[in-house]
Amino acid sequence: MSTALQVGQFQAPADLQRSVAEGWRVLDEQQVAARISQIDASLWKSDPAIQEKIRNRLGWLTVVNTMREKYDEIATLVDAVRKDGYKSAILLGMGGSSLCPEVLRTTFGVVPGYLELYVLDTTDPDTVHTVEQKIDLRTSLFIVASKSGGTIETMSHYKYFFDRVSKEVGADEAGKHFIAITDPGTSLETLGREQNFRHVFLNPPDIGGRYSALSFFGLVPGALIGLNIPRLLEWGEKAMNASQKSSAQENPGLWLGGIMGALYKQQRDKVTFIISPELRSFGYWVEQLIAESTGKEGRGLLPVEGEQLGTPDVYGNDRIFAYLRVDGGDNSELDKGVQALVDAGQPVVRFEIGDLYQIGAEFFRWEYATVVSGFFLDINPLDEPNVQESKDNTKRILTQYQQEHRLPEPTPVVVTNEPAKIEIVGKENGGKDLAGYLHNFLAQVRPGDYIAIMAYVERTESTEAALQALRTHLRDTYKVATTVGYGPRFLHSTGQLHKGGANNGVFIQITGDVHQDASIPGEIYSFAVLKESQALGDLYSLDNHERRNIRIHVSGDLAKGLQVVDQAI
Ligand SMILES: O=P(O)(O)OC[C@H]1O[C@H](O)[C@H](O)[C@@H](O)[C@@H]1O
Repeated sequence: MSTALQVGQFQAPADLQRSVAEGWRVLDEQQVAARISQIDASLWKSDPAIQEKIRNRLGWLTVVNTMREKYDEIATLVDAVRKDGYKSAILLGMGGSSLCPEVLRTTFGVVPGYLELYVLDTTDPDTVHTVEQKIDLRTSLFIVASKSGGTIETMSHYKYFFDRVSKEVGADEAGKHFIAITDPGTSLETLGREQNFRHVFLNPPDIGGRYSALSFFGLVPGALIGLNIPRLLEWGEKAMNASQKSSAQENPGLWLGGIMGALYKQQRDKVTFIISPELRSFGYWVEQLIAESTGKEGRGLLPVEGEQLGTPDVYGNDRIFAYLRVDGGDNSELDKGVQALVDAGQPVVRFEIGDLYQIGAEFFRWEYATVVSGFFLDINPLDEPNVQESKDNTKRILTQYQQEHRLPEPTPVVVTNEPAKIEIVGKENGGKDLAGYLHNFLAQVRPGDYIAIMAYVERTESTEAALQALRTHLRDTYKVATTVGYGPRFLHSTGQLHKGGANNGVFIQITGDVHQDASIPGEIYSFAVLKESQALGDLYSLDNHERRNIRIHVSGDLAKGLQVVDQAI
């Protein structure tokens, strides 16, 4: 545990090595590390009003220290709920308020005697029911996690489960089953006090969601599943200490940010993650971090996570690869694949992870590298200016629904009934059947583009397998990067880049049937209506930004329908 956090290993052809060396030189010359430590917002923007906002978003640089002091507050809660016989924790939150907890749960599992953790970050009603079926409300603790305190998905989940718990244990007792994590002064803080929540954690307000892993947002759920929080923070501290060094060769985040930024300038704007299975879900979190931080002003780095490693011929010249290699596991296939990429002249950064708790340092490393890359991209990596657009569209659709009691129904351009009912919504392109239409739509894909699959469906094993097969097929056919996001979760992640980044995305929205809807107490709309409003709202946003997009609606068996789509390509 005493060793310092290392920079990684960078392998690339000589010309790219030279670009990166020049990037590191600029970082040195501009004293970027020292200026980050001094919270010098002029690194990113010259407008004083924007600088003020940036200064109020860098609290994560020292949050490790703050959290060490607050550790008792977390430990007290965990002891109390264990003593009271609680068995499950259900995290209600989106984006930066949910992804780190999900990564921690997936990576570490649950220590015996601690609480099982479920992360609910979708408005898909079938998923809400699935989670509800897995838990016993009487021994469940709900974590309402929202920095702003007003996120529609999170508050809808809260309304749903507060009602359920009240019916189960009585309205007076319900508050004991809830805690909140939020900023001071939000409506959620007020609600938590009014409803007698068991506890309200007030997070330092100068930390944005995607930079909040090492704050209450990540640590409270982590502690509930039994993680050794001091050990996680110790790793975070190593990365924080290393970030004080001025030279890229000694400062792991600066080193990495220099590579990402310099290679962006060489048209390598897609950071493709290759991760050992033990740490595989880290991609969920880092995807939001990179996409929301850099995807704006017509620029951006596309994080590509969860894409199957391919042979060199399926990749273009638009990527860099990041290999997170966990020592001790079987990495032989990944090692071989990565070596083939290096041999083919692809740039690869590689990190050795000897201890899974090093994830505490990885959160910091990637946060730091992301803001450094923002310096090269000349953007503000601490805001998310285009996320609001889809939210506004959703709101408009919901208002219309409240007045007319029905949702807009886009007219399909293609309908197929055999062997599955599939409808496509999009612009006429001359294609008359599924295969013809998809062929013409995908004929627009150019080198350097990416294809984003955005699925507003329940995430099940069979759906996941079908989406992955579709994605791999698309990548191998069109030789472009692919992403898969579940809606509305990705709206709080890659959604920013889709609309704010370069116009190099080709978007495929997938929708399916809802099996069992769920009402939201106090609202006229249900979860199914909310989800559909979000899906439509996002399509309108993509249209407004003139992004190439279609919707594919599959009726009936989703996995089977996706196979039919796959075969049509
Ligand atoms: O934590 P909350 O305020 O509920 O926000 C949750 C998420 O919502 C927004 O969409 C932002 O774009 C994300 O960065 C944020 O993490």
